[in-house]
Amino acid sequence: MITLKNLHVRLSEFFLDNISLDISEGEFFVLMGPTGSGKTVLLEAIAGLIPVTRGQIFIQEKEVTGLPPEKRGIGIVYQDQALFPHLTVRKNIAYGLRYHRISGEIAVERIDRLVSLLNLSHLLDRLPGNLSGGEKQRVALARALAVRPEVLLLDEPLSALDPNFREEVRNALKSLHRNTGTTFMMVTHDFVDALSLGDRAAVINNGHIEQAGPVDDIFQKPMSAFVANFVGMKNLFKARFEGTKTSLGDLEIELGRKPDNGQGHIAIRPEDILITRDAFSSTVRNMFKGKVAGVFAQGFTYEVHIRAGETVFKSLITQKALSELAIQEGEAVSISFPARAIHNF
Ligand SMILES: Nc1ncnc2c1ncn2[C@@H]1O[C@H](COP(=O)(O)OP(=O)(O)OP(=O)(O)O)[C@@H](O)[C@H]1O
Repeated sequence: MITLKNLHVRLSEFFLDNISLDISEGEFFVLMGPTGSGKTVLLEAIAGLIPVTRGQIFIQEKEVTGLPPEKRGIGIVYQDQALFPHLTVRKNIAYGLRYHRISGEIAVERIDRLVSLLNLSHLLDRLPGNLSGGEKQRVALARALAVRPEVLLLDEPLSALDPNFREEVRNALKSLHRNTGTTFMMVTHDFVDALSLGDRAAVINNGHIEQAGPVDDIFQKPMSAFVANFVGMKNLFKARFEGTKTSLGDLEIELGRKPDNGQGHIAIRPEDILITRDAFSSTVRNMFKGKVAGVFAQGFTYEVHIRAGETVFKSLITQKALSELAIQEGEAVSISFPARAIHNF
């Protein structure tokens, strides 16, 4: 549906480098990456708002690389809604239809369907100025979809919303995607958005794609240290593999499988590392004695650093677990993690 072949974009100092992607019809594709990595540039190159230096863009097997934005069959929604302030909600939604010469019954039917999908009927005669952030964003989605684009590009559509409205618009996106069959490509920083909405995703790093695949694979089977770190695997160590084992200093770690490569990295999510006061015997877990090196509050959870041998492990625990363990810096504890929580690449 969207095919990018060896796409290069140059913007003074910044390059998008050899981007190739295949996004299927009706897919919800998520684009992630650190700030400044090129997510918006890629979206705008697909939309035709930024020229490409090399490579090709296809939409529905038709090459659109040289076409102006309005001829590409693409809608785009940004984080800041940008509704027309002097037009009612109804007129905002209908805005693009006149340009596409769609009027009469067809126009009314289309608008009614979107209004009902997005639950906007009570807002139709209001002006954007007195709508909530979530309502404005739902109107922006209806406006973008009224012209029936083949592809809807979304640039962080939830990031400017306060948490109450995020859920509302996230649900609206889910229902729109399910009910319209439109292909969605969304930039987001938020892992909850990616995991709850995305079918597949790509992680972009400094203008190139580090990994693309099913969203669960990106989070569970990162293929590089960059992606592991990006998706929050805070325990990331260089490793040399010997059979099914690897060593971190004087700690011997059992992976439960034999890696294909002789050396690489291991990564463990902090939530997979269990802290206990005392060691217990377990045949299925790696268990090490260590000392608490620091306790850091992170909203409702705590990151606890434990030094075992020469290695500092990071574990994420709830406030309840922390108060039950009653641990403080310098105290002796044990940590453990199952072989299946260790990712190697
Ligand atoms: N018109 C432009 N001219 C020159 N450089 C630009 C232009 N637009 C963007 N850039 C640069 O391209 C790089 C990528 O920007 P982009 O907005 O795509 O990042 P992003 O991944 O979307 O980041 P964020 O998550 O912060 O929105 C940045 O270094 C930015 O400064």
